[in-house]
Amino acid sequence: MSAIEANFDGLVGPTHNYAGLSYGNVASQSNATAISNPKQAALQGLAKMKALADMGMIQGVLAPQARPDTNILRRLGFSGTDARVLSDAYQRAPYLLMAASSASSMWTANAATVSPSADTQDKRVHFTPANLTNKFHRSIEPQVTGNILKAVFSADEYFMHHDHLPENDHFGDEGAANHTRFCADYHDAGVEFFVYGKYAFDTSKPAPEKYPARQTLEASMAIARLHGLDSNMTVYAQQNPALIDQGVFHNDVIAVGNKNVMLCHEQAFLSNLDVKQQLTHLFREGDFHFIEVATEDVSVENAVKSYLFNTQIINLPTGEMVIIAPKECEQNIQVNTYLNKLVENANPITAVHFFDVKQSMQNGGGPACLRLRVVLNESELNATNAACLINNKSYALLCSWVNKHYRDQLSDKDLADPLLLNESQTALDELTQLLNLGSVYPFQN
Ligand SMILES: NCCC[C@H](NC(=O)CCC(=O)O)C(=O)O
Repeated sequence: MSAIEANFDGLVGPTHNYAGLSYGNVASQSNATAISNPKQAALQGLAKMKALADMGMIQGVLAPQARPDTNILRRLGFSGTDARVLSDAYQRAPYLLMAASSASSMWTANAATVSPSADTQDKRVHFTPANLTNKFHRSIEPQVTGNILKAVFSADEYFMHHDHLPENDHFGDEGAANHTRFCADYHDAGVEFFVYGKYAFDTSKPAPEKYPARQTLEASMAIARLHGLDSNMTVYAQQNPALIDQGVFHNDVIAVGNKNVMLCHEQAFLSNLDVKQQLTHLFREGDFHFIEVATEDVSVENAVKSYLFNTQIINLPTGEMVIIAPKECEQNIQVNTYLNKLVENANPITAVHFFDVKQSMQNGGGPACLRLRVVLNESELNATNAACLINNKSYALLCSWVNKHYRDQLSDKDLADPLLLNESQTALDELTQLLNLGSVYPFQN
């Protein structure tokens, strides 16, 4: 049965803001005091989704989390009415209110790790929500992420949902941002490639010194076990710890893959050579393209600034392989020069399309962060919640929903406004109807 790769993008939530919450993520830290525009952010995301749907791709949308999360603030000792909880938190621990208000679930590359049915023992598509333990504001996502994924992929016959891994740094898991699947064709059994930042149980191994490694080898291995992957078709690689210390907080900031193509920086892994050998070995002779970008062509700093590797490499229905890149890549002279050369060279990539996702970029999330890849065969696609797929109609509905409910400006003090909480809950309640999700948020119970 043929299969396609669908992209499920995160819809930016109504509280999108810049709070500098992600230590080790350069953009997040440098925009900590900027004023955000949630409406523009959501519309930018939707425009990218629509453009991919118009290219003939299967494009889905995942609902955001409900924020501010007053339940987590209550667990941390704030009490009284919701309005009181918000104002007390703002007065006494503004950093907690900011964490409880983040719209970070927009980056669905961190929502889960997904293994297609062609790779798993029981021939179902497996999902494990990422526990995101390394950042407090993200560690409060996995439960609702699981609810949403179950509401989109509900048929037990085709889909298997696991609980997120134990909530501990030893099993720090950031989902698909550190996971890539290579294959000849999407319906073929593929090679699942897991990238980790450190060993949790063996501290004698190399690890970053300045910034945290957000993914452990032990977490990646647990997911491979849960998903029933073939160990001969599973490859683990350590990220270059020196690059984590330069702001490469996930593998998808320094490497991107699709089908038989890996595009990565020459410093991406602890041993690029080892990764190249392992991957090429699993493909027919000459069939794998391991494209390394030299430091003299693109510095690590420019890669992090432009998000060259946080691009999506996709296969259009015509068979053409193209890159979806943020506008920042076009504006960066070194990177734009490299991309022009890349599409001329002998490799499967033929074109680059640039998109404006600046609202997300300013928090360190590029096109690839915004999407979760789900390979689906025809039966699995038919069993997927159709209301969550983007077409002319759903796009128009979602745009008017955003225009109706979202603010066009948000700063930290606005997060304490009880009206924002009401607006957000009203909007999300309506969204669950538009997307046919049922009740997925705690406030709906
Ligand atoms: N895959 C991209 C993830 C970006 C995300 N940024 C943030 O959460 C920044 C939020 C803030 O600083 O307001 C992160 O670092 O996990």
